[in-house]
Amino acid sequence: MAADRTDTIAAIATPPGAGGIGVIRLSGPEVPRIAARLFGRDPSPRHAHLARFTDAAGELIDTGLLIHFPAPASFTGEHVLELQVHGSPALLQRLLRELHHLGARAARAGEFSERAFLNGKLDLVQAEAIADLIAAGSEAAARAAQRSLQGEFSRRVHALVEATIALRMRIEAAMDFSDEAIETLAPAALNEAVDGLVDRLDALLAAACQGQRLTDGLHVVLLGRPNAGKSSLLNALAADDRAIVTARPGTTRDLLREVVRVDGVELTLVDTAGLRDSTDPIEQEGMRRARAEAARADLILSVLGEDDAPACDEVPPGIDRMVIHNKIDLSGEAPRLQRIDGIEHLYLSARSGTGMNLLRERLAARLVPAAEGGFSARVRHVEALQRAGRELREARAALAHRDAPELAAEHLRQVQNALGEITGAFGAEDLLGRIFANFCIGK
Ligand SMILES: Nc1nc2c(c(=O)[nH]1)N(C=O)[C@@H](CNc1ccc(C(=O)N[C@@H](CCC(=O)O)C(=O)O)cc1)CN2
Ligand SMILES: Nc1nc2c(ncn2[C@@H]2O[C@H](COP(=O)(O)OP(=O)(O)OP(=O)(O)O)[C@@H](O)[C@H]2O)c(=O)[nH]1
Ligand SMILES: [Mg+2]
Repeated sequence: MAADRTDTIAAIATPPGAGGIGVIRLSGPEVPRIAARLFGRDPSPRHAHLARFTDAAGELIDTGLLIHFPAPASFTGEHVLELQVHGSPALLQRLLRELHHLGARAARAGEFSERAFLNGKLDLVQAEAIADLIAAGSEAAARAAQRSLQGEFSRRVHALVEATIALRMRIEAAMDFSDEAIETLAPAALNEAVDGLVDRLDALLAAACQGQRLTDGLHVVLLGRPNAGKSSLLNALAADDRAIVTARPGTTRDLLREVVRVDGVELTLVDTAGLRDSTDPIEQEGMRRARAEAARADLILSVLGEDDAPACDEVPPGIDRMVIHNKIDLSGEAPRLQRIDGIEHLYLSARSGTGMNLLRERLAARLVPAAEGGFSARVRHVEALQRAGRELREARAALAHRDAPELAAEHLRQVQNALGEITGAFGAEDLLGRIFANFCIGK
């Protein structure tokens, strides 16, 4: 991978399709030569020049702007060239072909960001934040990605790495006085320091989980008895007639996923088959899928019809839930929110729409408080933080036994490695390959 960095890469940076302007970006050592060929002389650094782009035969392809960002003061840290022309896909392809003749090769997905990372312009979290910013499905997600891009998340990871190193140094210093190790460790102060670190790591993990949900969208599963009104609720939230609704219990069999945006946050809503005793194999399979989906939900909406009893037993433990008392139009009750044992109960009608705004507000509230000052994160980050947390607890246990300071130090080294993987300070090349391959071309 690193060997490729002597190549000069080129790609269309603007989205596919026609647009007012289309941008082609190049990066690599051949850029000064290519720029001089295109422009007829050396362009001034970081200056927008009007240029005539012609093919090998001298025929005009387009008149556009050319900007050279000399290395290392560029997005990638290499020589970068931007060509801004009319946004015609055919024209852009023709210009790109010309650039290939001049010695640039087609960039792979994420290769510009990858080079920016390899040249130390960005860490891995920031590079991923660029992709998340581009893909953000809501303003809240875009804000969170921007905060990660600005280094909010990375700074907190670094602070934990520093604290872990400091702790390890104290333990290792004590170990050097091998015989007196146990005395020198001053257990009370050390345990306090480890406890403090555990708290900080847990806080960062919680923030990263929120960030990951905001990035990926909250995964919300509708669960309940047949006829409770799950499909009606999905249709009401999607403001679209997506799911089949009938008066016959057992209408929904398959899972139906719908991405809906509620107050600026994105949710993936999943409608499921109603749960009941049934011998119908199709319905049984539907219920199996419903339960499997519920087991990996961020939030379950337990939907109750007119006289359904709350089916708490159907909700997998450890998963957030909200209880929806549907069909209040039949009983004439007022729409309202009630907290019972810390669980939100909402009274509404999917059919008439009363109380639906309250539901939207409560759904958005699940994400928005964390979004204030929150940052974007990915499953990869959450997993690394969880691993760091496990190693840190192992270190604490080793210290508690007071007979294994070198074991504690080793666990702390693993904490450091797990944290280092997040920002890319520590890690394998195949990890990089996997991360950048999911970017779009031109980024
Ligand atoms: N036309 C265009 N717009 C764009 C980009 C781009 O590449 N081209 N970007 C691409 O993602 C983003 C802007 N990101 C950029 C980040 C750094 C540098 C840059 O030249 N950095 C130098 C100089 C810094 C300075 O002068 O303050 C450096 O880091 O050394 C340029 C763009 C969004 N808009
Ligand atoms: N009066 C009233 N009827 C509703 C309301 N919501 C749903 N219904 C009716 O209840 C029946 C069942 O609604 P569905 O949305 O299909 O229920 P479901 O939970 O998806 O049912 P299954 O797919 O069978 O599990 C339909 O006749 C709906 O019109 C409501 O708020 N008020
Ligand atoms: Mg249904």
